[in-house]
Amino acid sequence: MQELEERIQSEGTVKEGDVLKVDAFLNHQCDVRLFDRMGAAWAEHFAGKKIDKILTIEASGIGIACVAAQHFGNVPVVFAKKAQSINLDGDQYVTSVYSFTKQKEFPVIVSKKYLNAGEHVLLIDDFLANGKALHGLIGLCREAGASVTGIGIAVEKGFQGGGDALRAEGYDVDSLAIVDAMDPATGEITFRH
Ligand SMILES: O=P(O)(O)OC[C@H]1O[C@H](OP(=O)(O)OP(=O)(O)O)[C@H](O)[C@@H]1O
Ligand SMILES: O=c1[nH]c(=O)c2nc[nH]c2[nH]1
Repeated sequence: MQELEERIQSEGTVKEGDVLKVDAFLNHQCDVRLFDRMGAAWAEHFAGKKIDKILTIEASGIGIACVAAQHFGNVPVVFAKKAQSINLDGDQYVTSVYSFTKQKEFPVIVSKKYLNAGEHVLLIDDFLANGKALHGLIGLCREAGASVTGIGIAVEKGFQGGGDALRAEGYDVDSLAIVDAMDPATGEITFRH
């Protein structure tokens, strides 16, 4: 998606530790009109596919998934929670995911009420790096007996391999921008086309 690549080039910064900082528009301050056009791009890619529900993960996927849902007939958006809460009751699907930016393991929890056998699920997230978050969500879907129709990602860091591993497993991963290389010394960012 050319617009997303341009925003990354103009407003993104490259940090040590393979971190791309795009919090001016994607995952701290949110450009809702950009999110809307990202949703339209995923809707075009997944056109004709049955999608009952969108599943994402706290925190940064939530806003993007909610805006994107408007392009998928306003299907419900469920987000996996990364902490137990007194507001989480009943049976839960639980796994554990290592958070890339927080550098620690979190429980990842979805109430059994909101993920059901036979549902066709679209996974959406802001970033795909090593694939830990997505493998967690895929595991929850598998446990529930739901099927993963596809995966929509805003920014994939291709050089970290998580996206290509998922494609090799047969998942339809639609990343709107794939960064193939980035250099913290020069700030140079190279996209895959
Ligand atoms: O492919 P991976 O290696 O799993 O990296 C991608 C994940 O990392 C970020 O989550 P993180 O917990 O770092 O931050 P967040 O709470 O802002 O979503 C991002 O939102 C993805 O969920
Ligand atoms: O803001 C972010 N920048 C990143 O490089 C990244 N990788 C995973 N999750 C991420 N979030």
